[in-house]
Amino acid sequence: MTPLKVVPGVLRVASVLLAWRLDELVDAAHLYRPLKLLRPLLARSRPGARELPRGARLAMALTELGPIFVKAGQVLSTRRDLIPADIADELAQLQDQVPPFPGSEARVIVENELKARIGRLYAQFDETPLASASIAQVHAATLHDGSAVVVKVLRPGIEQKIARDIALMRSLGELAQRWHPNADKIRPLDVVAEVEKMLENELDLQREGASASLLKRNFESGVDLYVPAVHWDFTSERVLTLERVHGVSADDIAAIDAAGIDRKALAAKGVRVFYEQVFRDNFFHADAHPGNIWVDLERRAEPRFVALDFGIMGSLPEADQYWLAQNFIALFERDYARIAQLHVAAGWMPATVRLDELEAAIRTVCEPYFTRPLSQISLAEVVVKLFQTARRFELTLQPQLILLQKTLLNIEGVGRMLDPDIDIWAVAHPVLKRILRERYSARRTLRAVRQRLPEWLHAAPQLPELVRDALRQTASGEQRQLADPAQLALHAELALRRRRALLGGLFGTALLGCATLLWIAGGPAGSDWVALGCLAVALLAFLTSARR
Ligand SMILES: Nc1ncnc2c1ncn2[C@@H]1O[C@H](COP(=O)(O)OP(=O)(O)OP(=O)(O)O)[C@@H](O)[C@H]1O
Repeated sequence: MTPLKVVPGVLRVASVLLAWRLDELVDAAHLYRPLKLLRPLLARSRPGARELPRGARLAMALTELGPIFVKAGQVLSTRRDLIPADIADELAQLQDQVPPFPGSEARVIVENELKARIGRLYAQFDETPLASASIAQVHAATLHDGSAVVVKVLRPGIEQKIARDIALMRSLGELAQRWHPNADKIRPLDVVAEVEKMLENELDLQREGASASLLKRNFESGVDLYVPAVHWDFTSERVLTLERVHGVSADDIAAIDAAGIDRKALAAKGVRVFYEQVFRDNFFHADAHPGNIWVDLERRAEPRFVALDFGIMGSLPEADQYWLAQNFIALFERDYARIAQLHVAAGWMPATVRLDELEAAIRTVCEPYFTRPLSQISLAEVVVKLFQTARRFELTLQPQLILLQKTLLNIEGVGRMLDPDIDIWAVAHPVLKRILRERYSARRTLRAVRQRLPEWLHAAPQLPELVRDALRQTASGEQRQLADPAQLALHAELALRRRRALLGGLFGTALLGCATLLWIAGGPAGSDWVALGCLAVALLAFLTSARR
């Protein structure tokens, strides 16, 4: 957007902020200060603004600015490592407040997208929406085979609206980045990029359908978590047809009690389902507020959750997932030294960080929590504090970790609502240990080795050439860099050791391959012992080369 084009938008935002008495925000960005001169021209402050706390005033201002700003507020509410808790709490309550669009328009969009008349697609299509939000609205329908479904339809013109508001937000972000005294900490442009990414994902309903399908496969039995099926023949980028499910919002305690469901068991199940999504499947629902997590009232004896809205899903890079799980275990065991080591080993912190200082900082954050009864400890709160500490040590938080932190807060919130006495630690610790035991078991590792074996065998004949080329490159690079004879001698010695270490490693790998082959293929009596022998020599070779 050209600078001139954004002026009206910037003025509108500034005047709404001023009307909600958010002068401190306007002050903070020096450039806006002259805009305070506008105050006499503005209508007076919004009624009641003075009495509201600052978080509530900001939430009201964002609501007035429109749904895309509301989304931005929701994203900001998850950055508890950046913004004060009182503001985060208020922003987390933000809800879309947009009127529904006419059902006849929804019908036209469906017909255009699915290239057929509505009557051919559905036996019945209810033009009165079931629910309406800022990006899409949901209509009830019935397929010709009699299945009850819901049809989610994107709002008309939503893409353009989002593009316009995001451009405005980016301009505001650039101003804030330049002028806000805490710009380095808050990194407003990163927040805008995060909002943009989130909206981009929510704009593709085909992607949402694919996420629902994957989650359904991960919880195939549907005993603990039920996920509606996707009707792919009636789905496109702008229309999603899902099996219609029934239940009540997870915070509808009265209805859950009236159905005679054991809330304690349900709460523990919720925590378990969350850990399974994060650490077993590495694919988790990242918008798990009670409105999107329903409880199936039909299942009294074996209560289960029903998931809705798959627009925001999270998954961690595999290595982060492993490190995070280890961090959680260390946290459960109050092993702060290990948490500090894990942060460095995971590459989340520079290796130059002083481990003792990091350990002390982590202890300072966590120890006060352990003076409370276990049932009152919030794991989510501890994680938020840990992230805040980590920022002091220059940890750059990956967006996926932020999603995880948000989900943790949501799940804990739902858990505590269902069972105020829930001891999150007692429930979570054994679940996490079991998942990790299964995930990193010898059998799973062997299965992974077996899967990759053909790939390794295929590459094996090229190995000698690759090693020779690598060694040549290292040697010639070093020779070019060194002129001093003493240094040259030292490097020759180092190169020799490195070469021996590499050869040791190769020898070990070859023996490991033989052992695996013997193990998998089986063979004459005694071949198990030969495999074991190969394994022992391979380990010896690895150890020797590691020492070198
Ligand atoms: N499969 C379904 N079966 C029954 N009702 C559904 C189903 N999917 C969605 N709904 C209804 O539509 C509402 C909105 O759905 P969903 O959350 O997917 O839309 P959304 O546009 O992402 O809304 P929001 O942004 O408010 O979460 C749900 O709260 C629920 O009432």
